[in-house]
Amino acid sequence: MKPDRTPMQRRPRLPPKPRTVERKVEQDPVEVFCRIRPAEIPGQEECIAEVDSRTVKLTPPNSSFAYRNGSAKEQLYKFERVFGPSSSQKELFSRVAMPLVSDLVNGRNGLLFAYGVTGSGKTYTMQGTPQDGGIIRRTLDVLFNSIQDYQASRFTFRPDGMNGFDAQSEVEAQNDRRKAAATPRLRPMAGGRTTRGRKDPPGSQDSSQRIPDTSRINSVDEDNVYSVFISYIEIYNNYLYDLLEELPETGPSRGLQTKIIREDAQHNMYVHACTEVEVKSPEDGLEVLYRGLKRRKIASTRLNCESSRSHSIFTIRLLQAPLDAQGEDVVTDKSAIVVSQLSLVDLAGSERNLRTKAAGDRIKEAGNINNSLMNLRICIEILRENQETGGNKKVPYRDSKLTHYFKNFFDGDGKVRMVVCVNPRSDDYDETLTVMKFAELASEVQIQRSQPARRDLGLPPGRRRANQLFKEVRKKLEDEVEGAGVEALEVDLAPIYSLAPDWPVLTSSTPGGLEEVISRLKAHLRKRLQSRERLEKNFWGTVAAMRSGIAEMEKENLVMKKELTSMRALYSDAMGRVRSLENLLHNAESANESLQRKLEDQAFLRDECEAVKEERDMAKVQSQIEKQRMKAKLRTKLEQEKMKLKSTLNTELHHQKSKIYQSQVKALKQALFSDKQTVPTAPLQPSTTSSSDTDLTAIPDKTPIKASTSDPKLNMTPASHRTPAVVNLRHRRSRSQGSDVWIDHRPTQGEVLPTAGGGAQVVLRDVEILHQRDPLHHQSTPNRKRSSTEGTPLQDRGVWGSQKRPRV
Ligand SMILES: Nc1ncnc2c1ncn2[C@@H]1O[C@H](COP(=O)(O)OP(=O)(O)OP(=O)(O)O)[C@@H](O)[C@H]1O
Repeated sequence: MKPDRTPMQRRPRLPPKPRTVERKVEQDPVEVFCRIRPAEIPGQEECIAEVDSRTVKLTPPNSSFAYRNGSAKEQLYKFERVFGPSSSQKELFSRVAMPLVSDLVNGRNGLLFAYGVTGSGKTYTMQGTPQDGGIIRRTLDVLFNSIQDYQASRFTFRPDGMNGFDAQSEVEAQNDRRKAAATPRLRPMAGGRTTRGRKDPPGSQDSSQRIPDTSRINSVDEDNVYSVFISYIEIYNNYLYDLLEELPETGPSRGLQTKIIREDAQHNMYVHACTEVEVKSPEDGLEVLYRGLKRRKIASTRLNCESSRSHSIFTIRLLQAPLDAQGEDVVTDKSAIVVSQLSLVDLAGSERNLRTKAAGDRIKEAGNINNSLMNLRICIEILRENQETGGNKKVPYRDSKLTHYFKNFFDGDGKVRMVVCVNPRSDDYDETLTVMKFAELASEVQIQRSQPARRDLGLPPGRRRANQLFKEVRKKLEDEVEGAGVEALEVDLAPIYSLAPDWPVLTSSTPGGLEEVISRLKAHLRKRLQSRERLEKNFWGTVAAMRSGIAEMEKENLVMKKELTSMRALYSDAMGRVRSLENLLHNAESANESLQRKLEDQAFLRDECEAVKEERDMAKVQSQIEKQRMKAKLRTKLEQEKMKLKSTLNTELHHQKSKIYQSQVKALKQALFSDKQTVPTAPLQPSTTSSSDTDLTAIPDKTPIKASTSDPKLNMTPASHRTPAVVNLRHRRSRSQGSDVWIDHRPTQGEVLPTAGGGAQVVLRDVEILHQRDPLHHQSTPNRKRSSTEGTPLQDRGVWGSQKRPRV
């Protein structure tokens, strides 16, 4: 059976490429503002004065270092704007931060630092009080005032964990909301590290005293939806902490974990795994701020009872995505989302340990604070130098967390502003001078500004409003006309034409009389005529555009038709090829199948052969074992037979010998008793000795044989009393046992016998020669030497053999 084939997919027509707005590179200087805080003690000696709205004058006091080393002179410093001691929070916000909020709403990034000596009013400027909010509070107010009516529902946007966001449909967002409501809340307020003894930030308990900022940004795109996400980070001793990190409700608190900076796909720096809280109102935002503030590291120093010991970064990220063509749902295409951010940074104050009388942790903190501020200064300096000289010196952003995190801003990804806070008291002069120099330096740095990359999706403007109007009308119809069948009505976003407002109601009693009526009617009519002309023009313009559009479409249609015909031809061609390929495939598959079968058969045969071979090998081994066993058995049997034969022979030999011995003894006795003078010529006795391998037993008769009673040398002892002579070629003589008679040995070769092992055995005969003296003739010469020819051999004494065996 042929496999099912997926029908050829029709290529959908590609949507027209989105027209992206050209990115225009602009340059902005780092805008530096100065804020002089009011004197702490009225009438105190001051070293700084506001000359005009852009200039301050620094006068070295007598106590200053510069005064003492003779370099003291009055100096003027220029700023974008100087805010004197009497300037309000609102004033500062409107001039400094409002443009950044506007940029934020328009999709641009912004960074605002508060920089200055400890106790100079940075935190005050950034946060302010509930009654007189600082930059953060007012930013939240203005932002929500501006986007309030266009907010996306919660969970429409979700952080993707890599510094980006995903947009989801209303149904998905609803599901997430339900899940979030069912999830038990973690411990957001408690912080393991710094909350002990920390009092609640002002306004966190009682929001009734809060005076919100009522300003708003008017350039909000009504056809977008917006969402606000907040993160709050602290850089303490050059470590990053997430002040909004949620800690487990139960169990021991492990405190805040240090975070790391990462780079996203667009090379933007971000804090990895940092909490971003979605907020829907300024109150939500403030709650998040308070939550972070409770964890922020502060301490009481000699110069500030609530001195910030860390740099804090409050970041607002605004997400905007367009509504679809119906003005109803958000476009969930990730690339249509525009993310802009505004980071509000309250830097820790630079300070000298000598003045603050710091000790222990405070010294370490101060060291880290000063180091990171110094690195910020170095980076700014190198940036300026590069810009001035056109050089490319490496900017050491990575040397501190602060500059590393804001690298993108300095590299040209948003506007950078700085508020330099100064305390006019003369004690601060030396440090204020350093701050002023840094401010001057920073204001000379130019930062490239990029435009937000918005995608033009070609959607009609005003669709949200139209959708709202449509819904209102439909509701009205539903309420007023029964059975109007409005459910099926769909919003039509075609433009609504109108000649002018309704005719004015004019009567003859109108003040001014008939002339006035006529002139007003004329004016209205003129307006209508103008409108008509405009509409007509518009209409004909539209008609012309439509016609040219239709003509274009016709052309396109023709081209498409041609393309379709050629595509059809290509398609049928391709189908033909597909069919032939299918045939080939089918053939190949059947060939493959038969080969497979053959292969299986062969494999089966091979297995069988292997089994047979195995059996044979087994049998062979078995027979070999059997053979060896038989061999061993036969050898044993042979040995047994040999032994048996030997013992039989021995017995027989013994029997024969005793017989001979008996008869000889008998004959000898007879001879002795019959004739005492007769010397026996026959051998006196049979040899009772034997070679060691014949193992002949001794003759049991132990009666000594006496050749002559008078000559003891003639006395003969039975062979059994002698040790069997060893056939040893080295010993040619041996002494006869029990007598003083020497016997000579002469080995001679005997027979060659076949051995049981298949070899041959040479039998050597040992001839013993006994020399005797005639006792009658030799009595006078007892010491005469024996000659080799004397005497006769008594008998063969034994055999010595060698055996050759073939190797197995
Ligand atoms: N412009 C101002 N108007 C009124 N009070 C101010 C102003 N600036 C600062 N203060 C007050 O001065 C005190 C110290 O200010 P603040 O804590 O803001 O200083 P800081 O620069 O943040 O110090 P540190 O660097 O040590 O944190 C606070 O009590 C604050 O209310």
